[in-house]
Amino acid sequence: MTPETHWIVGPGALGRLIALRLAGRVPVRLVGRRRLPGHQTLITPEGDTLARSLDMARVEALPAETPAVVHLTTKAHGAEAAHAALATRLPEGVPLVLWQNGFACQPRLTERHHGPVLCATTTEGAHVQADDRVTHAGHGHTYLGALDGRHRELAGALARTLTAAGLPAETVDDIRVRLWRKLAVNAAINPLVARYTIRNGQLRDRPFRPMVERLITEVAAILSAEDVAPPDGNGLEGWRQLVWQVVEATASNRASMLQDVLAGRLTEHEAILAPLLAAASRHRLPAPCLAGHLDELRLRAAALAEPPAAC
Ligand SMILES: NC(=O)C1=CN([C@@H]2O[C@H](COP(=O)(O)OP(=O)(O)OC[C@H]3O[C@@H](n4cnc5c(N)ncnc54)[C@H](OP(=O)(O)O)[C@@H]3O)[C@@H](O)[C@H]2O)C=CC1
Ligand SMILES: CC(C)(CO)C(=O)C(=O)O
Repeated sequence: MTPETHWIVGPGALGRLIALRLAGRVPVRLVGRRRLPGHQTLITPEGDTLARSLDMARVEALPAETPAVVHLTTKAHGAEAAHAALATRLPEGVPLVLWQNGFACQPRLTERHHGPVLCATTTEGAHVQADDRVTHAGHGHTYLGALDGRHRELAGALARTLTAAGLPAETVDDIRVRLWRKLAVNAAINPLVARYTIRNGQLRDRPFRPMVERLITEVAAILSAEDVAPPDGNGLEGWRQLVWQVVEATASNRASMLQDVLAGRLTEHEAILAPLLAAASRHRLPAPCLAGHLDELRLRAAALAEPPAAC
């Protein structure tokens, strides 16, 4: 039993990337809801192979060990259930790091968790190849901070650990703004590419370009009412600049929501679109395009949840 162990709960693409990068520098335990091979391999963006044996555990059979920190790396829609399954087993005060996209579980778990909560937003890219193999598709950068502005020392120590492990990270005082900015970009890109089964770069062309512009207009008005500014420029123009920069930089990507649709998985629409629509409703702002996408993705999610018809 070691007090420094990082538990990584949610052994998918991002979870295994973090686990494999951290392993060897700090003790790591990968926690999932099903059994995975302990011997795991990471293919790096440079094409190298990093193989490690990891300590594993299942959520329902956790070891008698107090982790130094718990990284929650499930999809956004799985985060609260995963946290609930762990919470009674964790002593008070264990730090929690939320790696989810969107802005849904972060405020709720910050309130609910009995210990410090940090949020992370990252541009690292990873995808699962097999139960024992994950690809680190592209290097990125991670921002860490607490929604309530506390726990700076903890965030600093964690950022140093991640950076030393090859995942460059820094602490920020405005993680809420950073999460909303990523959400804004995801809201303008992901529902469209998922609906039309296109790569990000195709959004630059007709008929998609005006659709993106309409989404950016809705998002910009909502975020201005929420006092969330784009990183450069002002208001609508700043948001347009940000979204089109990301489209350009990720032109050949299949966005995460499209990958989820193609794989028949639930998308993160509730974490990305629902917070925007809740804010639109608070500020009495129209958001018909965002609402249309959310309705459509909810219908798809409901169909996925239905048991297959008996034949
Ligand atoms: N992948 C990436 O490059 C990036 C991802 N993100 C964000 O990180 C989050 C995770 O994404 P990603 O890794 O791609 O997703 P994955 O679907 O690859 O991984 C999610 C993992 O969580 C596990 N899980 C689900 N519920 C539980 C539970 N109750 N207890 C334990 N484990 C559970 C799943 O296990 P099972 O196999 O049993 O379903 C799966 O292994 C998302 O919010 C995503 O938006 C952000 C930036 C980059
Ligand atoms: C920025 C974008 C849209 C890049 O593909 C992304 O974060 C995603 O795929 O979810």
